[in-house]
Amino acid sequence: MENIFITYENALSILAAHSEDFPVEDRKLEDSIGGYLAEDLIADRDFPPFDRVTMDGIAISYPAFEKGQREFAIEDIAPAGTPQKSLQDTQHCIEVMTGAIMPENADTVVRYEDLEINQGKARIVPPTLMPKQNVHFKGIDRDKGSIIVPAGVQLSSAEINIAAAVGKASLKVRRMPRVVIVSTGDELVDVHQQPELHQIRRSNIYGIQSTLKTWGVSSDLRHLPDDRDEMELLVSKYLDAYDLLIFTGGVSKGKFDYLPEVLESLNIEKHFHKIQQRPGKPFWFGSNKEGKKIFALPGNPVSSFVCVYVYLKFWLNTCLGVTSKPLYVSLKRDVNFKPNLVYFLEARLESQPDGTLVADPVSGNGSGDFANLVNTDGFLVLPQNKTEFKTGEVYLFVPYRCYS
Ligand SMILES: Nc1nc2c(c(=O)[nH]1)N[C@H]1C(S)=C(S)[C@@H](COP(=O)(O)OP(=O)(O)OC[C@H]3O[C@@H](n4cnc5c(N)ncnc54)[C@H](O)[C@@H]3O)O[C@H]1N2
Ligand code: MOO
Ligand SMILES: [Mg+2]
Repeated sequence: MENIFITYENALSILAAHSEDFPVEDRKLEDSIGGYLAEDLIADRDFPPFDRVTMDGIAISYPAFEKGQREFAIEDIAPAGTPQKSLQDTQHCIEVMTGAIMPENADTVVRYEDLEINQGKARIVPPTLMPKQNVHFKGIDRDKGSIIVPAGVQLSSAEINIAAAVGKASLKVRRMPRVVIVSTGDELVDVHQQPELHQIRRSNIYGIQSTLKTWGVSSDLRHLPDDRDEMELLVSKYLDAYDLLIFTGGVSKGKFDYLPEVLESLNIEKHFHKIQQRPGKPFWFGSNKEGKKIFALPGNPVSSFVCVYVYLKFWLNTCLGVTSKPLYVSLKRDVNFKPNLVYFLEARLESQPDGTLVADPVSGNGSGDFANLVNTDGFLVLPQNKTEFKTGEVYLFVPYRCYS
């Protein structure tokens, strides 16, 4: 049957059913930030690999201090980067530098600030010391052989540090799909052009491209006119060159909204068209036998924005085996929404003194009002089959901005 509107939950399960494993490739460590790890990062040594001195000063044997000794003859010096020294006489000390291996027979480090050094002897000033102070003990953070970063994680600088520490000059990461983002519509001109009164600049695709970039996905930009034959010709070329095709516009009821029929004429199977939601209702999703995926998003800027954050992100996460951490917030004011649709409501986050995060709805002027996105931090997901949403009730929030 044509034009069955499916639910939000159904749309997600259809997308999950059409997820795929992205191939694995090697990437230089320096170029890996933002990539999705396809191997475990395993500690090749203990973390830290030896008892590491954490303050510049002297290393002593604590029992000597405990028995009342305060003055220690300096036997030797242990700079960082030299093999382990050994304290020959436990009544003596060795000068040690931060990053050096703790000398054998010593267990406690006293910093220079707590010493008076004269003629080869170090006098400890404070009356008490913590036994084993200022030592970062071998293996205390992680054991050799343990998984420090599991496969599937998106690499941030924290994971890059670990990779370098365990000697990975290159990393196995997921190769993201080759993506093209295509605007459609004869009213659109490019960013550098001066639009006539009846024209607008094709802004959507830049917003989508930049969003994907933050998710580690690069993409090319293209444009289709509202001409059925031309569309068919160009889309068939995109199908050869790309794995994931994202379109904006041309999927609704207009006389020139050719995209769904063009896609189907190119043997792309429609998995759904239209979701019981606002905005973003006319979203069309399909794939072909070669596994190419097509996200044909509604042209209204807020609609395409919502569909990218809600559905495209979900599909990518499913392909990558990533479970996103849901963010729940409470509603700052009452909202009424009569249509029996999921309502993605733009909202601004506010942190309350009691520690809760509240979302203040800023509805704007519908799905064409993308200026409103500038004043908001994300979307509330207000469920279907409910019309009154009360202050203090808690709902899922899809952020498109880091809240700070
Ligand atoms: N008779 C009906 N008309 C419409 C319906 C409907 O159910 N029945 N649905 C409305 C809804 S909801 C949406 S959303 C839009 C979606 O329409 P299309 O996907 O066909 O998109 P277009 O008609 O091509 O464009 C819509 C709107 O967005 C502007 N646009 C398009 N691309 C861009 C771009 N790259 N950058 C900026 N702005 C863009 C375009 O100029 C239009 O103003 O259909 C409703 N109509
Ligand atoms: O789905 Mo449309 O996005 O409501 O304007
Ligand atoms: Mg249209």
